[in-house]
Amino acid sequence: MVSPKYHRVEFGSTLVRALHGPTTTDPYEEHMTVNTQPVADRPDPRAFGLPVVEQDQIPDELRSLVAGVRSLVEAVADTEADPATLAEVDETVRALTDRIATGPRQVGTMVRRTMADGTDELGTITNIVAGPTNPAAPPLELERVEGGVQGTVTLSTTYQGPPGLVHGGWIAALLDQAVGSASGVETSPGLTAKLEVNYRNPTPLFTPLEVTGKVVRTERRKVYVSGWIRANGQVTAEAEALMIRVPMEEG
Ligand SMILES: CCCCCCCC(=O)SCCNC(=O)CCNC(=O)[C@H](O)C(C)(C)COP(=O)(O)OP(=O)(O)OC[C@H]1O[C@@H](n2cnc3c(N)ncnc32)[C@H](O)[C@@H]1OP(=O)(O)O
Repeated sequence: MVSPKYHRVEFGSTLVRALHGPTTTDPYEEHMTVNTQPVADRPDPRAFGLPVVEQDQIPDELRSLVAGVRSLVEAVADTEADPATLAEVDETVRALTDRIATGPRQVGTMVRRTMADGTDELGTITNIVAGPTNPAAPPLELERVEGGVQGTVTLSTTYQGPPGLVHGGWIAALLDQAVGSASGVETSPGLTAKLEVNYRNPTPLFTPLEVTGKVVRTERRKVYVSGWIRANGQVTAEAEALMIRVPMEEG
């Protein structure tokens, strides 16, 4: 049986081990361009104590509730209702919270999502950008395109920074997700070591944003990835990222 050894990855080691199982090919080959590694070749995170939820195991009722709560958050952020109504709604929301609070899921619970082209991707189920059970996630759903991933998302005022514009930190978050996902599906999963964002033009709210990440080149464990966001056909932000695939050796 393969007994993976991991070196110098102490942060979130259990999660990291689950995400980056032993490889059946050499992922560190010099001068390689892209080394696609099917998720099926990676160990099941369950072997490391992390639950994996298949995307179709998420009840429709939970998906609907997540969307409803997202709408509630938007309504709360923008409400100008009178104090009596606010107090009434507050009480109702607290009662509902008590009713559904079954305790936090295990930290690191993963969800396996299948992209339109059949590519499987593992991510945390509450990922702040893409997590399907996280009402605070837009969510950004990425699909495989040549060399990486792409998706479209529209953000409301709860992502506002300057008037009418997306907060710069959230722009970086969208790009981080795109470059991380691109690196993961094109090579093997890793962590962001460096993310440089250029804010070229204002990124508008209430406008479909096309978010793209594409692998440029790889060098041993280093994966250089470009990302960009387009609104109305215009690039609003660009990123250059360095992803580091988690080191691993079989022993
Ligand atoms: C579907 C899921 C999508 C998820 C998308 C979201 C992605 C994220 O948000 S990840 C979270 C944010 N990032 C983090 O928390 C990472 C924190 N940093 C770390 O854990 C470590 O620094 C880590 C893992 C990146 C690298 O550490 P380690 O594995 O020890 O790498 P190390 O052996 O030092 O370096 C490997 C190579 O990378 C280079 N390198 C490492 N860090 C950097 C850096 N910041 N800048 C430039 N080069 C670097 C090294 O020089 C070395 O290069 P070479 O192979 O040429 O010698």
